Amino acid sequence: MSATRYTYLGPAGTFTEAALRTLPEAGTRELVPLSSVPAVLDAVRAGQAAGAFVAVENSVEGAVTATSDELVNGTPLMIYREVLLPISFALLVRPGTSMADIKTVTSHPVAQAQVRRWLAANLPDAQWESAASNADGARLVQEGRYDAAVAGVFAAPLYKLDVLADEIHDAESPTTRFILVGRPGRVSSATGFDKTSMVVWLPDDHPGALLELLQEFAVRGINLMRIESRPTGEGMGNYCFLIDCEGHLSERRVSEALMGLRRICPQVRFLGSYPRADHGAPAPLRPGTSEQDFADAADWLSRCLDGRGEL
Ligand SMILES: O=C(O)C(=O)C[C@]1(C(=O)O)C=C[C@@H](O)C=C1
Repeated sequence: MSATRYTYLGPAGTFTEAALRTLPEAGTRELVPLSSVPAVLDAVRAGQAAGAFVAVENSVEGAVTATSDELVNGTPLMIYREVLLPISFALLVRPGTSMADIKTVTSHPVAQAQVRRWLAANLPDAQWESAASNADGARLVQEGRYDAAVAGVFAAPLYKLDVLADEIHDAESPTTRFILVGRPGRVSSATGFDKTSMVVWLPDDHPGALLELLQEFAVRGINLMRIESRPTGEGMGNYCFLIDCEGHLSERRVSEALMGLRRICPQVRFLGSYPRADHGAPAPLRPGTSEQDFADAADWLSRCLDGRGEL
């Protein structure tokens, strides 16, 4: 395994790459572009890379479901870091193309959702086609497969394209959240401003099942930051929940909430505690959080993981 290799959704010029390059260690890593989210994560599962960097949610379109499904299924992975990147889309074309020439537009589906109104107003007759990523769309325009790509301006010089229109996104300031994922290992140290992620499978279908699950957080005063349901694939109406809450595993209230969930849920997958990206300076640790708490929680977690990465 290469301890210095990070994989990401490529090719060169994706927003994922732009976000990855904001990590302090990016300059000393071998950054390897791959063609899909499963491929990016499988490289880590197979030990071919130390980290995989993928988009997880967008402020306009919501969850990047390819990533959600990878976190829920398959060999467990752990999140070590997150990055928030403001997204700005441009319309890229081969030199000489005008708006009137554009019959086909391509982009990643998450990008299309963020420029839908602009496309309807400015290119109402153009047909949209899905690309594996926005940079891949730019590459396909360079090859002549499509007339225009929706991508970041930084992709234009890489694929010898011109920027025909800039800042074409519909919402004021779309943002995408990215995560650095690795194989389960030592939990990132607490900074005092952290987030904990997990997947929980709902207890038996009965009135109040979801409420019981949420109470494990509420009674301990833990703020939830995100809850997303995904079908388990095992019959209609069967869902699991991807949950992000405030706090770090080393805080007793967080580790107790996880233990509480483990008591009532058939399956709990711990996805990591890591520093929140929506904040500059780390706040002091919450009162009552000590090195001993951290050691206790880490010890409990490693016993529960039991080599399987599941609680
Ligand atoms: O295609 C890209 O440029 C990507 O990095 C992928 C991705 C995504 O998967 O959400 C990243 C950010 C944008 O919001 C749109 C697409």
